[in-house]
Parts: sequence; C-alpha cells; structure tokens
Amino acid sequence: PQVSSNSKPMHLGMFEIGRPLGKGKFGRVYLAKERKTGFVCALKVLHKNELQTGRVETQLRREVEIQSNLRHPNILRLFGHFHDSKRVFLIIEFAGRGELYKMLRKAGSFSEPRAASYVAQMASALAYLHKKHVIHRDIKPENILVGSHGEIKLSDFGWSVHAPTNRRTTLCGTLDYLPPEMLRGDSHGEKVDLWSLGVLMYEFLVGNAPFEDTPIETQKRIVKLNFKIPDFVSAEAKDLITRLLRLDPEKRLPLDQVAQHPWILKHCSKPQTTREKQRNNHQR
Ligand SMILES: CC(C)n1nc(-c2ccc(NC(=O)/C=C/C(=O)c3ccc(F)c(C(F)(F)F)c3)cc2)c2c(N)ncnc21
Repeated sequence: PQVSSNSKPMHLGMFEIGRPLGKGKFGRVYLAKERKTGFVCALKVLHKNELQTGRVETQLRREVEIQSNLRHPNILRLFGHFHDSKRVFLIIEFAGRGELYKMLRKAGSFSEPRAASYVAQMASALAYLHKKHVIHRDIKPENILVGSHGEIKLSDFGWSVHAPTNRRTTLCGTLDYLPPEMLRGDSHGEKVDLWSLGVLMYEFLVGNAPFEDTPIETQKRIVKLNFKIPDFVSAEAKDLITRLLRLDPEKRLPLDQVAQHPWILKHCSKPQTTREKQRNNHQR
C-alpha cells in the first residue's frame, strides 16, 4: 500500500487522526488513516520550536530518502513527511502490537524459542541494512516495535548514518548497548550492530543488559568485557552471545553465520516438508 505522496504535497487534512499511540522521541504519535485510501499509519507530530528547524529539514529529507528505498519485513517504514507553520509530521508504518521493550518488561525475559525468532529477524534486517551500507547504531529494545502478526519492526532510523563514521551520538539514553569502539570514540563500522545484537540477545534471555550498572561502571565493564551469563541460559545461546560480544569488531560473528548458528536453527528451522524429511532420512 502506498501513501499517495508522490503526486501532490501532503497536508494534515488528508488524514483522519485516531487515538494517541503514545509519546515517541521528540513528539506525540497518533493512529491515522489517509481519507482517500483508508490506509492506516502512525502519524508523529514534532513541534518545530523544539527542533533546530534548519538541520531537521535536511535531516528529515535525507532520512526519508534513505528509508524510501528500504523495503524489508522487519524494518519499519517512514513513508514521508510534511509540515505546517508550527509542526513537522512524519508518516510511519503502523506497528499493530506496539513496543517490544514493554513486552520484555512485562514478561521479565523471553523463552529461548521466542528470543531466537527475534534474533533471527534482527539478523535478517541488519544484513539487509548493511548490504545497503546503512548502520543502525542504536539497536535496543526501545527501538523495536512489533507488527500485527508478532513480527518485529526495527525502527527509529533518525540516528542511523552511512558507514563508516566516527560521529559521536549524543550519548543520551542508555550506554548499555554501546560497543567499546564507540565508547572510545574510535571510527566504527557496521560491526557495531553485531555487538548491540549480542547485548539485545542477552537482555531477551536474562531480562537485563549484560553490563547494566551505574554509567561509569557500565563503561568500565564494556571495555573490559566484564559480563556473566547465568547458568539457566542454554549452552548454544551462551555460545552465540559470546561470539557477538567481542571487543575486536572483526572477531564478531558475521550476520550470515548468526542466521546459521545452531541455536537459531534449533528454534527457527521452518517445518520441513515430508519430501525434505524423506530426503534427509535417506541421506543419513
Ligand atoms: C508511541 C508508539 C510506541 N509508537 N511510536 C511509533 C513510532 C515509530 C517510528 C517512529 N519513527 C521516527 O520517529 C523516525 C524519525 C526519523 O527518522 C527522523 C529522522 C530525521 C530527523 F531529523 C528526525 C527529527 F525528529 F529530528 F525530526 C526524525 C516514530 C514513532 C509507532 C508506530 N509506528 N506504530 C505503533 N506505535 C508506535
């Protein structure tokens, strides 16, 4: 479904505004429906006086341009944006089941099959982004939403940049997911997302991040790789986490090998057809 944007400039009157979905970063988000097509989306409203307008316009144009050619089932789409005198409006794909981190807090931690399914979907989304030389750089539960079929949707590309860069993000928010090379301010590439995927997997299974501590302590623990994986985590899961949480970015398990890791295959192998089963049995 395509929001009718390319033809003429969009404006608020084109949308019927529904219930508030909550407060995103910088602004409120509403359920919305495009009147002409009935297309349901999320509408994020940003107040210009809260943004340094000059840069945002260019940033937004660039984001929409980056994202307009990102098509992946696990990547939330930013369809377009428009503005009036006081506000900027973002038209975003609606994620029917909301925020993953709220599910994680409610559940405490996820079962291994559920965590493996999410890690596999993340690996698929990140492989797609890296192929397009986009690094996300802000992988954490707060930036993952859940679609209406339970599939995860990686979001908030407002902060992604083209690889490689050493532009430091404002370290607002949690340090838990920052890889050592970003803490040191070294130049960094796509492998930063591999580190964060390891932190994410740990948090799915354990319920808290591996280096969670006071900000100072967290930084010390990250650069010393000081973390423990509880015994209730299976050996295969432990193996994958330790292959992602490596200080040397080059030693982190590449995404295609993440997708083929025994822990992922054990929980995510799509059901084999009887034909495939017969073939495998004959080969054995
Ligand atoms: C509240 C609830 C939980 N919620 N929130 C969403 C939601 C999902 C994604 C976004 N995305 C963005 O904000 C993206 C921003 C930018 O790429 C950007 C780029 C450059 C800029 F300068 C800027 C700028 F902000 F600086 F302008 C931004 C926003 C809200 C959501 C949803 N889609 N479906 C269901 N529920 C949902």
